[in-house]
Amino acid sequence: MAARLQFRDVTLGYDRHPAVHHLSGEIASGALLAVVGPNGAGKSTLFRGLVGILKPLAGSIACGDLDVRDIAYLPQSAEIDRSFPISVFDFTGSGLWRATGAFGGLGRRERRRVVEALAAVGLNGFENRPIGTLSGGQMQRMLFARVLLQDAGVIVLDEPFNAIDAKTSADLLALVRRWHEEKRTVLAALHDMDLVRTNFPETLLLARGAVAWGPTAQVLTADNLLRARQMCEAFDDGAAACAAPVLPPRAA
Ligand SMILES: Nc1ncnc2c1ncn2[C@@H]1O[C@H](COP(=O)(O)OP(=O)(O)OP(=O)(O)O)[C@@H](O)[C@H]1O
Repeated sequence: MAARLQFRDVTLGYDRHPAVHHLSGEIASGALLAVVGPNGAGKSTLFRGLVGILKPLAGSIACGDLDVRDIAYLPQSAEIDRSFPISVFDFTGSGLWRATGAFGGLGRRERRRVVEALAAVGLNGFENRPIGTLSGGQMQRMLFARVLLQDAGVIVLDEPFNAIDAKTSADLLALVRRWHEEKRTVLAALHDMDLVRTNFPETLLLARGAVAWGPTAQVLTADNLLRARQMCEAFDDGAAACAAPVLPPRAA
């Protein structure tokens, strides 16, 4: 399948300090890719770069003819301001902004789609609840409903199954499988290696740079996981962005 997304020696970071370092590689259209690595490995940073929230310090991310609006992004739920006074319906409906425009109202058809998306994630009857009243698992379901509505070709999920119960994980994982069957490109940052081994054919093991990238069974070896941990521990958080590659680039 054709490459859809390409990391070209990309460095991403904050205040000129790199958090993802000289990453090169490509993701084929329709891939189902897990991005794993220790805390602080750069997974969220990589996703922020991919969805255009963070501009590369060096290198680039190529998305072919994809418009950034064709990438749906599910941030870590900790990044959602739960005190913001917005209902579950309105928050979820913001997934339709590509169709309606940022300030466009929702017609009858769109309102029905929002209700259907909430039903698809098991949140019927929650429409009028303020988002601040949702449990962690309900919040996660709502974020999935918003992604569903975006109907995007590329779906980027940052720790989508974090701190949720087994039933909710199974329901949401079924959605991920469906997106994969629909030939969408799906990337997910994950910590549960069993879940990755069982459900994700490809994996990028990140430790600021790529430790390994390819078929999941070949990537998630004890040696690679140990190397990733050691690389993260050794990384200097205050390092300045540099010009020369430190790690060998690997491609999927
Ligand atoms: N907004 C920010 N400003 C400054 N530094 C940041 C910011 N966000 C992340 N970092 C730093 O960038 C590095 C990579 O963080 P990132 O959140 O991308 O890692 P992660 O792999 O997603 O970690 P986790 O598994 O803990 O979610 C960390 O050292 C972190 O402290």
